[in-house]
Amino acid sequence: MTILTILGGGAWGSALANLGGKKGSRVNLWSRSSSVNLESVITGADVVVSAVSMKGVGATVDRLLALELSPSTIIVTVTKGLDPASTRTPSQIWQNAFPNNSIVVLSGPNLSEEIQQGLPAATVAASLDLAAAKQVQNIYSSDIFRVYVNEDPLGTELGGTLKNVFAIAAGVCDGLQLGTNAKSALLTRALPEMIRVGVRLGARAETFYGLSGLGDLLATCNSPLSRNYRVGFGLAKGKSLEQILQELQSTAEGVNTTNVLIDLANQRGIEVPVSRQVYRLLNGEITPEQAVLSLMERTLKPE
Ligand SMILES: NC(=O)C1=CN([C@@H]2O[C@H](COP(=O)(O)OP(=O)(O)OC[C@H]3O[C@@H](n4cnc5c(N)ncnc54)[C@H](O)[C@@H]3O)[C@@H](O)[C@H]2O)C=CC1
Ligand SMILES: O=C(CO)COP(=O)(O)O
Repeated sequence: MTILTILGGGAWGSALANLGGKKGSRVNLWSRSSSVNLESVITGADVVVSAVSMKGVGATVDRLLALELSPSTIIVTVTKGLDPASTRTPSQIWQNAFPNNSIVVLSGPNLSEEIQQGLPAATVAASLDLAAAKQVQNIYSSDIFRVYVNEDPLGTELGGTLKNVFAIAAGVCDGLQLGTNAKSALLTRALPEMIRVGVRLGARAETFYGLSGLGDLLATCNSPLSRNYRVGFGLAKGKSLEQILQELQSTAEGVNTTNVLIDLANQRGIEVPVSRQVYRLLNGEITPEQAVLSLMERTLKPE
């Protein structure tokens, strides 16, 4: 029997524990506030899933480094964020800390509340070690969760991470009631922006047309279940960012991701017009209405 240890008992960690149990794995769920001893659930684990938010990745990596993690244990990361200090992705951080372990990224259009209700969903397990990705595919595939594999972990991870920036923009769009034409234009222009960033960082363009890119963009930008969407919606309704985050009581990774993305774009000269307006809005430099106007009045160009 597969032993599956989930680190992080938040919304997604809990859903992944249930999905793993449904398929017959022996599941351990650990979180920093639980009484479960970390060493006891790491020892002998076939797969360790990191489901902590970006701000917890460094501390979780350090905790595991202090223990004896077998090199045969597959590490799965599901965090959708970027490290502010290094601009690295979670899978890059995990791989750097555990160079002898296979790292798998699990990412797709997976709103945890729908999954907890047993609604059908699909996702991607991506790794440079295809055998490890296939193992994760087998562990998680069920009649409500269909798992595909690919060999572009970075592209798979960046799709899930970058779409949060556009989910904030989509929430603004809906909060201002700008209509279906505007929303379609926003999502369509978001995709090449994600690809531009992803390719510059070493990902494959085609990955962004799949579940972890376009798929997650559509899910998150169209659902009030998305916390990032709710950030944008709240800003459009005149709430302050502080008030929105206080009301959410949960993780909206897009806020930190936008700041890190703009740092990256500035360092590398990547054109990110939509993300830049989200950045200015989040940092109180412009109003939602001014953000829309800035995008409409950009220099005219071919598509
Ligand atoms: N909820 C969802 O629908 C999905 C979430 N994700 C991603 O999964 C990650 C976690 O999201 P949620 O579970 O929804 O967030 P959450 O806010 O419900 O839970 C966050 C988790 O991170 C842990 N954490 C935070 N700081 C920590 C630290 N310093 N040390 C150890 N643990 C720490 C918390 O204890 C908690 O278990 C995020 O990166 C999110 O983007 C990915 C797919 C779906
Ligand atoms: O990543 C998600 C769905 O795939 C969850 O979106 P939020 O983090 O915006 O709630």
